[in-house]
Amino acid sequence: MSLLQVRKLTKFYAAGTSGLVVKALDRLDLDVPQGEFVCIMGPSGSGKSTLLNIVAGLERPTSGQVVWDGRDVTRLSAKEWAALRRRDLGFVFQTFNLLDALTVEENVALPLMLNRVDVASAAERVRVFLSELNLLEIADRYPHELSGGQQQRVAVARAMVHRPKLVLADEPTGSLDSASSQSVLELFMELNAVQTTTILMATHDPFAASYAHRVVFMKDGKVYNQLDRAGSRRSFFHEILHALSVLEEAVL
Ligand SMILES: Nc1ncnc2c1ncn2[C@@H]1O[C@H](COP(=O)(O)OP(=O)(O)OP(=O)(O)O)[C@@H](O)[C@H]1O
Repeated sequence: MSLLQVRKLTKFYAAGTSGLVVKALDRLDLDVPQGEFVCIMGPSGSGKSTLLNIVAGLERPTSGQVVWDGRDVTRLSAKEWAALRRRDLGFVFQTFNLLDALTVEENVALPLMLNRVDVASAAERVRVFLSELNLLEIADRYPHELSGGQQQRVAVARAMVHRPKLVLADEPTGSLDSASSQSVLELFMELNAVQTTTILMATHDPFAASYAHRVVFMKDGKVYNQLDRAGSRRSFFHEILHALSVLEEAVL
């Protein structure tokens, strides 16, 4: 069974004071099996962030359904959503969103603290996790003492330390140079394989998308096309570039 089922998801926004309505999502269907690494691509304004925000319960759909692990979560209360997010979700954003006043170790421990893991067990888990991810040597540093790539690796560690069912990543490599992007994507790939954490990542970057198992292309709030990775990452990268050029022609 799919970990995530999105059914006929529609979202309208009122555009300013003009009375105009923007259709950000248009009866979108999407299934994500447990353990899959899925990437969402599409032109600016195609609805990628809106989809992620609704899946995370940060916004309410106008209509349609979001089913998590067999449970319809579309109409949960804010309190129920907060509990679900704390336990089952991890987030990675373009701007790393680490807390400046906390060290790397403390930042990564946060999800465990929020889930009321006792201090000694949390400290042990964080140390082991940071060591596995080769981040132990920066454990005592503060975010401002790290490069962008290091900060994002820490943000990925924080998103995954509590073994959430799903990690949502919105443009996670958008602020990084290519070497740092690669190390962050390799970390995603490793944790997806080792922890079998399901990942849903929105990006404009075909290189980032080539790390996924599947790329879903959106246009005008709908799924326009999909590609499954069958061969090497390099050949997948070229397939993605081709699909993007077709999508661009459809947009122009
Ligand atoms: N809070 C909002 N109020 C009004 N319109 C919004 C709001 N959020 C998004 N939209 C509109 O909904 C549409 C989809 O936006 P969304 O941010 O989901 O697209 P996106 O594919 O993530 O774009 P980008 O790649 O530029 O981040 C756009 O037309 C956007 O202007």
